[in-house]
Amino acid sequence: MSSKLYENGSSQAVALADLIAAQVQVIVTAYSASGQTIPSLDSTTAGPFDEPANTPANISMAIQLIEAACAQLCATVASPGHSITKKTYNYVEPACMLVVVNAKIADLLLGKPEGEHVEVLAKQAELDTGKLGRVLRLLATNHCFIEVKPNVFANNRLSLKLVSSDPTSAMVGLLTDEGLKSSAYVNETLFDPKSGPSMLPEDAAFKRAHGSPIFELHKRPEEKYRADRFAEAMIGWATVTDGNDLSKVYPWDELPPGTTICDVGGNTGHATLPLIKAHPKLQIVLQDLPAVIEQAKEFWRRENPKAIDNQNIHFVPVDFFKDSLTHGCDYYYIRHVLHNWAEVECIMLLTNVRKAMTSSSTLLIHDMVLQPLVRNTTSVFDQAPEPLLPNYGVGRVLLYQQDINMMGFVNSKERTLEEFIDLGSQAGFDFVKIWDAGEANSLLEFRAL
Ligand SMILES: C[S@@+](CC[C@H](N)C(=O)[O-])C[C@H]1O[C@@H](n2cnc3c(N)ncnc32)[C@H](O)[C@@H]1O
Repeated sequence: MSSKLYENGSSQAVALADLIAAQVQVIVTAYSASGQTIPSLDSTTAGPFDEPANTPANISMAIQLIEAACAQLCATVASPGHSITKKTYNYVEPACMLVVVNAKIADLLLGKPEGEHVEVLAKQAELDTGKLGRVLRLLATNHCFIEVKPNVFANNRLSLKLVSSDPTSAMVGLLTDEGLKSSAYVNETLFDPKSGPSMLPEDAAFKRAHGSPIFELHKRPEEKYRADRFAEAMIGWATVTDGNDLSKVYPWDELPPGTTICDVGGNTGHATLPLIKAHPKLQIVLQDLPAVIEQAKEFWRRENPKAIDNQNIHFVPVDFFKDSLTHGCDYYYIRHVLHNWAEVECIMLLTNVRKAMTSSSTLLIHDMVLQPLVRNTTSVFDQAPEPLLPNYGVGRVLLYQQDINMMGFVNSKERTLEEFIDLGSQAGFDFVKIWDAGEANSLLEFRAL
């Protein structure tokens, strides 16, 4: 619905353009204050604020406002048919990204600022020259890679994220391969009378696309690369969405030495690793399935062997539905796990956590929390200024994209605050507080009832 403050599209468009100009100035000023300028898109050297974890809050906010306002301005001024057609064609970009990730084009262009002819790239990647050129041109038109001379391509700021040593490229691989294919079957899955209303992972679109549910597929020896890519993709996702910022989100400094945090379904423990680096007096108990715990040991040996030597990290394999979790930890931390499961399993898992807790333990759920699209004067969420949508629209669209992605992968979902509070209360928890944890995350604090 149109804002009452802005009566028509013209006043909205002008307000959006003003907002964009003002927020660009915020970013320029923040860079100047650190003696820098915004890196040009063609640059291949890291900028000071490339990692969300290092980005000042005012820059993150300005970026969200600019993204929201640019998208809303384009949708306001362009013809509806044009906007809808562009949205419809969005699928071709991830299809092209998967080709360049699998062909390791960004790796082939490393150290070549002058670029490389597409013929050379195609030969190295064993692809057809003409088709690879068209793929790269589509991506370069969307600011990933640059065409420095006709048919000569080079890396830029965005394509460097596709280099295979950057865990972001594993995330891109996972989403543009398993994610894109699953999404293509969401329509058939929703209209099918059996799978449409089902919340079972085996009824998800993923199975129609790949023949079996995701974790069954990943267990097959010949598909090991998918399991490895998934673990790496979790790290990539955490890096790009500020998930590693846990150390700054909660007042860990105020806790006594030896405070124990059980990272439930923590995968390799990549979310709690920076926490221990920042607060070495804390103790982590990492719990995940046995095979994952073995991967986690390797990860910590590589990334923080001191934490193993100092016994800051304990590796405890578990099936969190069947086994008891480590008893009596001060905190139970569950990050990006509940979004994999339907209500029944979430309540089963949370009830298991509740049983392991003492009366002084705290539950922290670190997850995406969907924000309402309707403006509300009593909202606990920070709402974007008018004429933007209160949930920051495209500035925070990642939350809603991830919600549909979870539907496609495992028939699960991202949740609203009310849904999390309801899950908690069904498992014996009282909601205490929501902590802002970055662009796409919130930290929800609960205590046992
Ligand atoms: C989406 S990942 C989240 C990992 C990590 N917390 C993060 O934030 O990146 C879900 C995790 O739950 C683990 N998991 C799934 N089923 C499990 C079970 N039955 N018992 C223990 N862990 C399980 C998976 O191995 C995986 O590491």
